[in-house]
Amino acid sequence: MALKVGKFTVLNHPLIQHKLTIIRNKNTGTKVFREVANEIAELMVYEITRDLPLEDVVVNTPMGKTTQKTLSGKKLAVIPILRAGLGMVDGVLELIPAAKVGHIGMYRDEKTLKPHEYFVKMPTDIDQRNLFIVDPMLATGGSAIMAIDALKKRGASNMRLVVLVAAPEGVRAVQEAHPDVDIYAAALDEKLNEDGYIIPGLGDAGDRLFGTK
Ligand SMILES: O=c1ccn([C@@H]2O[C@H](COP(=O)(O)O)[C@@H](O)[C@H]2O)c(=O)[nH]1
Ligand SMILES: O=P(O)(O)OP(=O)(O)O
Ligand SMILES: [Mg+2]
Repeated sequence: MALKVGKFTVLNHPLIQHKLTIIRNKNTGTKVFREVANEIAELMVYEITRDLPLEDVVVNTPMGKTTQKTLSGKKLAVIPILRAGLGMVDGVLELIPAAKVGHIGMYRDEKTLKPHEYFVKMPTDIDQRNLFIVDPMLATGGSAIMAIDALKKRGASNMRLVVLVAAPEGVRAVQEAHPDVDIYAAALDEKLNEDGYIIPGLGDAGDRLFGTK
């Protein structure tokens, strides 16, 4: 019997590639980095939500009555992995303003590269929502795996992971740990270095977003 492996999709729309190149550049400052990271997140969510269910609704135009389509009220939520994931939230909310937002705070131990969870605050009905977990970087995959564990523990069952830059190591690790979770990235990079940073990547996304370091 074949084992299900989560889908991994690179969303390589020309605008996404162009904007990603801007934030990879080490000379791009905090202000532009923030703006463009959110723009990429917005474009990615536009692509990913093509399968949102629609239903018929009757609407009165100035010319008369017509039956048209509307979103079928699917409940959505965006879940940033702090801090860096915060840099994608506004972009997602630009397109899905009614989405709830749940936060998972996590930092990576610089030596072991293991994630440490320090904060979780979720909407109460997380188990009924379709979730977009956002983090700019999927490196070893440890943070994403722990975040998905935390969400499943709270009853969530329908989630997608949306990252800007993925490393092959992280994609494999998430697919192995959570084969039910599809992953979307703006780019699949070459590898991780010995410090767990993605090569060529864009550096530490949290530091670049918030001007720390
Ligand atoms: O090049 C990188 C690699 C990682 N990060 C930060 O680490 C986590 C993800 O790392 P995992 O090893 O996948 O747990 C991510 O949240 C980033 O904040 C980075 O910024 N740049
Ligand atoms: O994963 P980290 O340690 O880089 O955390 P942050 O997103 O706060 O920079
Ligand atoms: Mg960081």
